[in-house]
Amino acid sequence: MKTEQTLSELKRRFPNEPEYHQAVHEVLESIEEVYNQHPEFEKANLIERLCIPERIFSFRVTWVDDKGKVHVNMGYRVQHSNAIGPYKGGIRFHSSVNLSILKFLAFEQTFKNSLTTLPMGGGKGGSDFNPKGKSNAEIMRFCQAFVTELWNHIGPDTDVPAGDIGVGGREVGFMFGMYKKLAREFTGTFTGKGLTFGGSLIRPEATGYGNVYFLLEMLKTRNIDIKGKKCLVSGSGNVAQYTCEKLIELGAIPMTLSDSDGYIYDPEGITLEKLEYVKELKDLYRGRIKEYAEKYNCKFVAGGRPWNEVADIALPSATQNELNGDDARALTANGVIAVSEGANMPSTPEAVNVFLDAKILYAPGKAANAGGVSVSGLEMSQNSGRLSWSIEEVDERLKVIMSDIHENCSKYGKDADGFVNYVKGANIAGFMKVARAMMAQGII
Ligand SMILES: NC(=O)C1=CN([C@@H]2O[C@H](COP(=O)(O)OP(=O)(O)OC[C@H]3O[C@@H](n4cnc5c(N)ncnc54)[C@H](OP(=O)(O)O)[C@@H]3O)[C@@H](O)[C@H]2O)C=CC1
Ligand SMILES: O=C(O)CCC(=O)C(=O)O
Repeated sequence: MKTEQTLSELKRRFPNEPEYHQAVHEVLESIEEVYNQHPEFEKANLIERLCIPERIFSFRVTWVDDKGKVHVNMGYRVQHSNAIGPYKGGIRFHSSVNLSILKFLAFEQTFKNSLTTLPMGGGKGGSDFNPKGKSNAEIMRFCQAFVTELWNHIGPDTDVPAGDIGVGGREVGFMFGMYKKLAREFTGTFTGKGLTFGGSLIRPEATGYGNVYFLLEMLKTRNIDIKGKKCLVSGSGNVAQYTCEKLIELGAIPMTLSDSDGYIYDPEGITLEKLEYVKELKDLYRGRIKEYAEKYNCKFVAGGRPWNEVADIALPSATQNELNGDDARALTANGVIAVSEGANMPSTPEAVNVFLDAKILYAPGKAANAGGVSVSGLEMSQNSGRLSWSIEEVDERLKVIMSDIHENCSKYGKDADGFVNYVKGANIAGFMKVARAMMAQGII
């Protein structure tokens, strides 16, 4: 397998899908050498079978707004790979959603889920529906219309969706409700459900907490204490909020949050009390992060991203390609010691190279943000066993999983000089498990 040749063939067959090409490129570059040590992989054309999703559903979603106007959106589910378990991955509602974005996310999810140590394949879905400014009733009708199209293709042992950007507990509840009615069964077909109907404790917290647990493992390798470290966090949704919560609990100081309008910089640090305000602002009132700056009298940079601020640690937690080469150079020039990704593919390839060249601690999303889907996996186990585990039990399992992922990435990513390239490590470790499963299951 030659990366450039494989990629150019994929680009020819699937043009105009830049995010998908970007994600595939990174993985192929990492695994090329290991892949080529296994002629049986090439004989089975593993690479093409792994890069191209097994199945993609696309459908029209028709719904009616509060004024009676009829709207049409596109809906998708990309079932990328079920080599190691049922397809598993979130649903995204955002106006930018298209097949390129969902194919990149489903591809990444396959390797991420492989890293979790749990038996889950990779998938992702979503819609170009824009939830901003919609009433609760409109969100419910949209979710119901979306699931009416999708329900027949998902199930507890087939494909288990969850949340992602624009999809949280409220939306999962509405989708699960409709699924249950259509399928006439009560099973763990969605994760991220409410606690009263099969949801797992710690699932809302898991991606943010898990990212900080991974960061702690990285810091440990250089004997660095997280206490007192200044942190830049982007986003202000689920992942950003619980990343801040865990940082504060451990004595670190988150200074920034953002949304698509800009970022706030709080020189005194975001406290637990201020974070409660953010949760209410974002999850209840669906407000803008700018309002934080007005309330706490601090800086708001319209249209900006926080990467030019001086800090020790950066945790990008908003969206893909939100941190470019210039941002990465600004961070390293300002002395950043670690970057741990809560979002999926938030750093551009140029930014990733800057971090690797600077030999800082850099964790790619597929490793660092795997805590969310891991606790989803634990929710699936609890659902199928009709069980409910305590906070302590789930949190402990999450810590063990993040530590195992760190160990596995280190094993496959350690360079001759001792530097751990977590990108290489995550990609090779994730790939090898899926590859072995595919080889064992024949040509399908
Ligand atoms: N939820 C989970 O469990 C997991 C999520 N992730 C990833 O983490 C990231 C954040 O997801 P999550 O917190 O769940 O989503 P939320 O919808 O809860 O929050 C998303 C946040 O990112 C901001 N954002 C979204 N798109 C853009 C954009 N184009 N430019 C700037 N800001 C943007 C949003 O601002 P605004 O309100 O203005 O849109 C919001 O603050 C995503 O990359 C997701 O794929 C990864 C693993 C698991
Ligand atoms: O919990 C899940 O199944 C999905 C999480 C997710 O979408 C992700 O890891 O990016």
